[in-house]
Amino acid sequence: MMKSLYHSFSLTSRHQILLRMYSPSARKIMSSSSSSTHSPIRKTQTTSFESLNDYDEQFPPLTGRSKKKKVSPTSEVDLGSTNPSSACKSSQFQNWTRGKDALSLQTNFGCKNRDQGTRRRRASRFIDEEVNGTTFDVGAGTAGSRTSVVELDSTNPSSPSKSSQSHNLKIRKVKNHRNSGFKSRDQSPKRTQDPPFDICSSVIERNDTSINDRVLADETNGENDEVSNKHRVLRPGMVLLKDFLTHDIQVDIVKTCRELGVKPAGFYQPGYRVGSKLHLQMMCLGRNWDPQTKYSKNTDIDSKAPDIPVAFSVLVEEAIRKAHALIDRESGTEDAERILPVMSPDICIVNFYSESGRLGLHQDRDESQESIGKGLPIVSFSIGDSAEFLYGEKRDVEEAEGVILESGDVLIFGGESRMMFHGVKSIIPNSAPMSLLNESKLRTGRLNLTFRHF
Ligand SMILES: O=C(O)CCC(=O)C(=O)O
Ligand SMILES: [Fe+2]
Repeated sequence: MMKSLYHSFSLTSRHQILLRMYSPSARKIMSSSSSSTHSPIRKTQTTSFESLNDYDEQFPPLTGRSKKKKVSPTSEVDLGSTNPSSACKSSQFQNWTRGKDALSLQTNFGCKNRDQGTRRRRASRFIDEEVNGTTFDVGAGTAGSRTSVVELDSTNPSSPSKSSQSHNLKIRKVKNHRNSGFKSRDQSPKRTQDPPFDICSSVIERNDTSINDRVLADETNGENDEVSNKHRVLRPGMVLLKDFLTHDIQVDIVKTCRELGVKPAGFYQPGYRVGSKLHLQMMCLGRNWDPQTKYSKNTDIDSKAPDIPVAFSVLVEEAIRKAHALIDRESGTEDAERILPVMSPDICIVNFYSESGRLGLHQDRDESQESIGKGLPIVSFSIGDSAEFLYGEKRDVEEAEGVILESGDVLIFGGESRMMFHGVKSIIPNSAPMSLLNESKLRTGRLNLTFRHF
């Protein structure tokens, strides 16, 4: 899907002060990041666990209310400026992270406190993330076993909470492991989570009407010919279709993703061999992708991703047609396909963000050169809680534009916007339509599907 910049993101001064306080080794990162420029594409660096990975978020977690940033359409959203004095209450954690190993420990494993949705958790997460700028939360997770790396991190809210005693034991284990200089040939971060993450909170029945029926019915009922005034061209090649996915279709998408997602090839928390994990759960359709191996691990029959459901592809093509109608209407020409090429998806990356989920600014640039060269669009469906989505020319949060993606929205970016930096700064709690949650049983959080053509 995407590679992005490793060292070229900018640390805020607050990040830098905290980094300096907590880890001598962090200074290396600070100096390299402050001297770097925002050139569009840089070589990836994966050898050092001190380096920052693709998708590491540049955003402080959402706790404070001091800084506002313009977002469109009209809503103003807190961009998560935080109060350091409200930071981590866990002395246990601080003891473990104040030492000189702090940064390496944190980048090597993460624990997440899964008492969802509480202010306390958000406050305690502040220092954790400020320390290394990547990912680290205190709390319990599922101890992974399929790979040789001891995995303590899980964004699986269903993971049971463990006592602080057991955190300590696990942390020691990882510390020893790291200090032993152990190196495994297979440190694939994939599938350390067993069983797969369930995006729904209880088992759901499928309706009589399948998503195929609904999509076809919508296609033939004529209402798709109109271009809603809510839809917007955000930049050349970038279109936001508000409310494009009806309630029923959203429910069906959730159910379909849930069914696929609890199977062995389903949702897991992706990450790097050495380093941080993404703050989301992910499943691939059509073709596998992960942040470490990109699209390269697709030969193994066991790891074959499920096919993209036909109804999903129909929706994508319909969304692009709608975007064309909007572009033509706004430009007064019939040039839309040149500005936003048509695309038939063969990959879908499904992300589930819990309330604390996020995704750093990145480019989607692991698809083929041909696909990227033609500007074949990324088509993104949002379902569940709203997201504060940032986008811009550079991997720079300060300069990025923001837009709120709500349940049912479809965002398309192709043509000259194809290589735009983008990311999810935060999930807006309790913003999902209640009817969707009731009917689909989707967990608190946001489901996102990004369709691409390899
Ligand atoms: O969740 C989103 O809106 C964006 C996801 C994304 O950028 C990706 O999966 O590459
Ligand atoms: Fe992306």
